[in-house]
Amino acid sequence: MTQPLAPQESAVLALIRENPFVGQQEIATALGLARSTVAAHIAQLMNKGYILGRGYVLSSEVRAFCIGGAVLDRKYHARTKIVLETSNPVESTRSLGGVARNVAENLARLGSATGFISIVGDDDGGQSLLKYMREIGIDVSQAVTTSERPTAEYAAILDAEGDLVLGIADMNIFDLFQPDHIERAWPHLAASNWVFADCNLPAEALSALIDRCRNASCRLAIDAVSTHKVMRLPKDLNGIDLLFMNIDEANAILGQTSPHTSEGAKQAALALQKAGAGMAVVSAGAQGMAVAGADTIEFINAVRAAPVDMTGAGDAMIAATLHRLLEGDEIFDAARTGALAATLTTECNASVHPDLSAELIEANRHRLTN
Ligand SMILES: Nc1ncnc2c1ncn2[C@@H]1O[C@H](COP(=O)(O)OP(=O)(O)O)[C@@H](O)[C@H]1O
Ligand SMILES: O=c1[nH]cc([C@@H]2O[C@H](COP(=O)(O)O)[C@@H](O)[C@H]2O)c(=O)[nH]1
Repeated sequence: MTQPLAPQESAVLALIRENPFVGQQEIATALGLARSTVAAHIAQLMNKGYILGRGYVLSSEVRAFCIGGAVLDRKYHARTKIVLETSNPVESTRSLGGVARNVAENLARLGSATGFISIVGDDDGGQSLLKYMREIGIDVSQAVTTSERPTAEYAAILDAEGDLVLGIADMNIFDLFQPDHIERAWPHLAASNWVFADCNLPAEALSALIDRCRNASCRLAIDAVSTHKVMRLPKDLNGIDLLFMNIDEANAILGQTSPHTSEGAKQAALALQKAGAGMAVVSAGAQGMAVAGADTIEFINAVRAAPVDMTGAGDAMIAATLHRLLEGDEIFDAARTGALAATLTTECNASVHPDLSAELIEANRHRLTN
């Protein structure tokens, strides 16, 4: 959804690029325009994401801005078959999570310049989460801290194969994320190439973001997060350039019962496009995912894995897909790399592979079969 520049806007932008400190009157004189006209063009350039704020500071280097969940994850890994309604021995681990946070960390590890916006509590967990993100080079300058609620928590009970048996989420803090927060961060979001949001955001914030991105040069990708949270998306999916969800989430929002097969995933992806999404990726666990591009649809097989923990596989798939799109791949090749990143993530205990890098992907590329 690129918003092209009018010729006068391009001329104003060229002068600002030459000299970021150029004044409005100087631009007006150079181009033979009224100062008020220049002011209007500058406002448009800000809206479209070409320049940031007052002082005409040019866009930062951030190419992907992730916005949504920042969560403290706890995982309880059962070593034997889980028996309900009694005590089960587990091994527990703590890590950082949240779909948007996981995607941001994966993007940064792959080498994309990344920004991250969320809301965290004014507590140790929230502070150390932001510190960690900062230390791996992510721009967290727009993140919000509140003393009203604690940082979000997610607990996952995994069976002996690493599959999720039960997840519980205290994410009430995200209700505080309002369209105002989007407005405040908007120049930063608009200046990036891709904005990625997850449905941890409240419905009003998601709608505000979708409306804003519809008329901006950045592209918008969204992940559903869960069958419950996907219902926060508007009925009209226009304005979403790339939508990620699994078959259950697609069935929930579409009111359909597509089967858990490659054909079911394809049906669902096409239906999401019919509802307005530009492109749609519908994943089907160990089978792979249907990728509906602008003109064609493909089913991309999952990459065979020796999984130990499935947490974060979908988030790695999204991040690697976006990373490759930023590098210029078309959607199908990008999604193939996404499938490989997902597999690598299932093979480690962490929600984000601690050694993920573009080199690790290349070293494993031979594992791709389609
Ligand atoms: N057991 C598995 N083996 C290999 N790849 C997997 C496996 N499970 C998931 N994946 C990969 O992760 C992607 C997302 O997984 P999925 O379980 O559908 O998403 P979510 O976790 O969002 O429900 C899949 O399309 C696939 O590429
Ligand atoms: O309502 C939510 N549940 C779970 C998550 C996050 O999703 C990640 C795991 O995702 P999955 O199991 O789908 O790969 C975890 O890091 C968890 O914090 C989230 O953001 N929102």
